[in-house]
Amino acid sequence: MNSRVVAAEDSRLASAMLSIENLSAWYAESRVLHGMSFDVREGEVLTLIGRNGAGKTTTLRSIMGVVRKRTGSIRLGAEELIGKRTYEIARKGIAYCPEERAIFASLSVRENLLLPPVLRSGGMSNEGLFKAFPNLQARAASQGTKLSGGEQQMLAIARILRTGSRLLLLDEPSEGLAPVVVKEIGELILRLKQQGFTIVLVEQNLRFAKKVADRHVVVENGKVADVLTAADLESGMDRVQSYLGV
Ligand SMILES: Nc1ncnc2c1ncn2[C@@H]1O[C@H](COP(=O)(O)OP(=O)(O)OP(=O)(O)O)[C@@H](O)[C@H]1O
Repeated sequence: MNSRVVAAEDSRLASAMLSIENLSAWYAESRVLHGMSFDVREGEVLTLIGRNGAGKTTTLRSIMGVVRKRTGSIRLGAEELIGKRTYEIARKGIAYCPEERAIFASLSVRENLLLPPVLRSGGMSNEGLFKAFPNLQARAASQGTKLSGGEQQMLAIARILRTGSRLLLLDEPSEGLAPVVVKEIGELILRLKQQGFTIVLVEQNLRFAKKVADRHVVVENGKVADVLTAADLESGMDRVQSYLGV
């Protein structure tokens, strides 16, 4: 390798917060990821886009150790996460917000917020959270199920900010929400980025993805088919839409 290539590779690794190499994952005997490789840079918003069933959710679940049967490498900084359990991975500062949002129906907004343990220093205080999410403060005593879809999504994101995690994995935060609420979620994601969070999000809504993300990883049949910067996406919508079959 010439020195320029080595330098480029070094700088790629230096800036990578999370490095995924040759990741494969299985549900029982069914192999769903087939050697995924990509990295996530500190402070960026990165989307995983692709058709239904491509393996986007499984990628987040594999990073988090929710899918246990996985091979390859997932490194957070220098530390290997393959083989670690979900609670160990959470303690390293990665938080996961699943697509179904997992709001506890019988608990109030305040109780839902207090549920996850504080795992590291630097998480938002309860007061800080209510300040950042005034809508949730207004609904603090409401039951989880009485919230609108948008409020539930806000609550699901707010809840993980208490933990002190700096890397947030968000599964389709815009799904099923009205355009005005999708806009609010987008603004929230950009605020979190400004605050220094690193965010990986699964997203089907390309318009939304385009507004919030620095880079896009296209997932196809459990592999990375392409990686596009925000500028590539701007100029190459046709290319991306052909991946998505839209
Ligand atoms: N718990 C499970 N057990 C077995 N197979 C699963 C399970 N969850 C997902 N799969 C399969 O794994 C493949 C990848 O699913 P995954 O949810 O990761 O896709 P996705 O890209 O997130 O798509 P979608 O947007 O439709 O959720 C699909 O073929 C799906 O049917």
